[in-house]
Amino acid sequence: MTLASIRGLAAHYDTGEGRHHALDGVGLDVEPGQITGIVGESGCGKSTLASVLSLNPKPSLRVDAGAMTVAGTAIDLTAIESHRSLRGGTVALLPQGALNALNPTRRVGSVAHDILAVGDKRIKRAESEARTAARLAELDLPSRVLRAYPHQLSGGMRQRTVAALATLRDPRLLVADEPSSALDVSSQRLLMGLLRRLVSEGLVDAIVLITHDVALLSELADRIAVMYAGRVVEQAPARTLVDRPRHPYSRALLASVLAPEPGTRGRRLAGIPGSPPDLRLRIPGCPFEPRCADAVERCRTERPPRSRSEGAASDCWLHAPAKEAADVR
Ligand SMILES: Nc1ncnc2c1ncn2[C@@H]1O[C@H](COP(=O)(O)OP(=O)(O)OP(=O)(O)O)[C@@H](O)[C@H]1O
Repeated sequence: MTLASIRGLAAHYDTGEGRHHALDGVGLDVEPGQITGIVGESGCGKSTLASVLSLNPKPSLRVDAGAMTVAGTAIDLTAIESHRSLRGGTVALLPQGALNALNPTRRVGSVAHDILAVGDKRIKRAESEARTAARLAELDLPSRVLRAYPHQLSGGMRQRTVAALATLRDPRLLVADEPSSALDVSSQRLLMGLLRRLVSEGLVDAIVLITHDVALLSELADRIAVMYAGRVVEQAPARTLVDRPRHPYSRALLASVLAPEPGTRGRRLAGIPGSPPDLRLRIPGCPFEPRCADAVERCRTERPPRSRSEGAASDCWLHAPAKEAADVR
C-alpha cells in the first residue's frame, strides 16, 4: 500500500511583494521500501513540499487545495499543526545542516531522551540511552557520542547523529531536505549509504530525498519526481527517468548542469535560455513553455494533462493521449 500520497496540492506564501504560489497542483506517491527523490531548480518548491510532507510547514504557508494521506491517516491540510503528534513517530524530517539541527549547549544523549519521551513519557534514562546507543551503533557511531556536545563531533559524525536522532522513534516516512549539501564528498557518501541502509534494513519504511543533484539521485533513488515552478512535471522509476526522460524540462535538466546560484544554497539551470517563471503570476498552461523548444500554442493556454507509460507519468501536451492532443499534432 502507498505510504504517502498527495493530490492537487496548491499552497502559497503572502509577502510584501505579493502572493507566491509555491505549490501549484502537486501530485506525488511515496511507496514503501523505496527512496523517492525530488529534484529541481532553486525556488521550484522542493522545500515547501518537503515541509508539508513532514507535517512541518512554515507558519506563513497557506494551503489552498489538495488532499494528503500519510500511513493511512488523512491529513487536514488546513490545520497541519493538528497532526503534530505524528511528527517523529510517523513522519520525521532530516533537515539540512547538521550543525544547526543540534543544540550546541546540550549533550546528544539528553536530546535523545527528550525525543523518546515524546512517545513514552515514563521512559527511564537508562532505557533511552540504550536505545539511542543501539541506533548510533547502527550508524557506525560509538556510544561515547551520547555524552558529546555537537562541537566535539566531526561534520560527518554530526550528520549521522542528526540522522540517528531523526529516526530514533522509527518513523515510517523520513523526509530528507538536502541533507548532504553542506558535507564534504566522503561524508556525503557515508550519509547516502546510511539513507539506503535505513530503508533496506527496515528502520524506516520509505524516504523522500530532496536534492538538486540528479547524478546522486540516479544512483540512490528508486523513483524520481522532477519539479518545476511549483509542479511535479514528471515522475518515473529512476533508471527510466535517467535513460528516457519524457518531459522537455527533465530532458533539459539531465542534459545540463545545475549551476550554483550566487548568495544562496540553490541551483539554477545553466545551458538553456531563460529562467523559471515568477511564481506570483498564475500560469494557465505549462510553466516551461517559454523555455521549451517543442512548445505549441496550447502549451501556453491550457494545463497539460498527465499521461502515463511504463510506470512513468509526465505532464506535457506532446505526450498527451491522441484524443486530448488532437489539435496539437
Ligand atoms: N517563508 C517564505 N515566505 C515567502 N515566500 C517563500 C517562503 N519560503 C519560500 N518562499 C517562496 O516559495 C517558492 C518556493 O520556495 P522553496 O524554498 O520551496 O523552493 P526550493 O525548490 O526548495 O528552493 P531551494 O532549492 O533554493 O531551497 C520560492 O518562490 C520562494 O521564494
